[in-house]
Amino acid sequence: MLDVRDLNVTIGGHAVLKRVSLHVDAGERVGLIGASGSGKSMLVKAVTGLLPRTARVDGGLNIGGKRIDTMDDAELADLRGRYVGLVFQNPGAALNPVLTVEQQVCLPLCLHYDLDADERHDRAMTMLERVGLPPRLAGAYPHELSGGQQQRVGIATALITSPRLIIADEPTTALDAIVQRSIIDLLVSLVESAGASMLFITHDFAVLSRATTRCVVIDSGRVVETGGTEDLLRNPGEPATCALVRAAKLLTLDTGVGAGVDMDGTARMDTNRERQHG
Ligand SMILES: Nc1ncnc2c1ncn2[C@@H]1O[C@H](COP(=O)(O)OP(=O)(O)OP(=O)(O)O)[C@@H](O)[C@H]1O
Repeated sequence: MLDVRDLNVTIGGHAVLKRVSLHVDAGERVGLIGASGSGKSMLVKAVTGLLPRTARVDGGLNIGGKRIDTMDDAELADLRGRYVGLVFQNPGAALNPVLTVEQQVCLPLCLHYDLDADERHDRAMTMLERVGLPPRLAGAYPHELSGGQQQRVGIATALITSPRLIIADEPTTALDAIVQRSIIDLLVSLVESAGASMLFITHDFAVLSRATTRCVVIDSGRVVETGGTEDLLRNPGEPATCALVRAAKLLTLDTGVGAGVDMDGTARMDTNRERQHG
């Protein structure tokens, strides 16, 4: 579904991704976790063809068996519109302020499919129902919605074309804890019922454990650890993973979270887990 091999990205002489490899198989939900500035957004931009034109890129980048690095702008736009659904961090900024909810959700259909207005309307209303928005909000503008409702519109817009891969880039960071939970659960259930795959980007292990089964830890542009999400959460190995687990532990006050890491971020001994070091 998504295959990144030995990816190097350099911008203005600064290496922002260094030999990054990760894959997301069909039907899999994988997390990419790292602290601020570790390179998460750069990876999302690389796999969606949105890097600055000055970026130097080498390595393998495949989605659905197709190489991304050789695609022209039209092919990339088509890939993003049909095959990949993108959910962004700040729905208030990601939504177009002058489009109604229905117009917003219909946009990918207008751009990438030849459907008549009735069919687009029917699909949009079905999608709104699936993301838990009442039909009366179809004519509302983004500023008339709560943050959680705005992100539901973002998810509906990302999923309206039935993409095979969802890339969710910190989709709940701007939301409060209770809304975060319902948005994650909604995304997971929609991705599962569609049989799609998901790459979920976050800096928060507590969020990741709800959304994914496997994860990749990135630090200073390098993959430093990969493994089962619950496994890494309980028994982190690398210092960068320990720091992220410790942060989740401090925030959630959940005694089950981060049981394998002391409050100073030191990992406890664990020999039962396979780790891959990058
Ligand atoms: N346009 C750019 N030109 C050059 N360097 C950049 C550019 N955008 C980001 N960077 C650098 O690339 C590195 C990775 O940044 P990136 O935005 O991918 O981090 P991130 O993990 O997504 O952080 P955050 O969680 O804060 O969004 C950082 O060192 C950043 O300064």
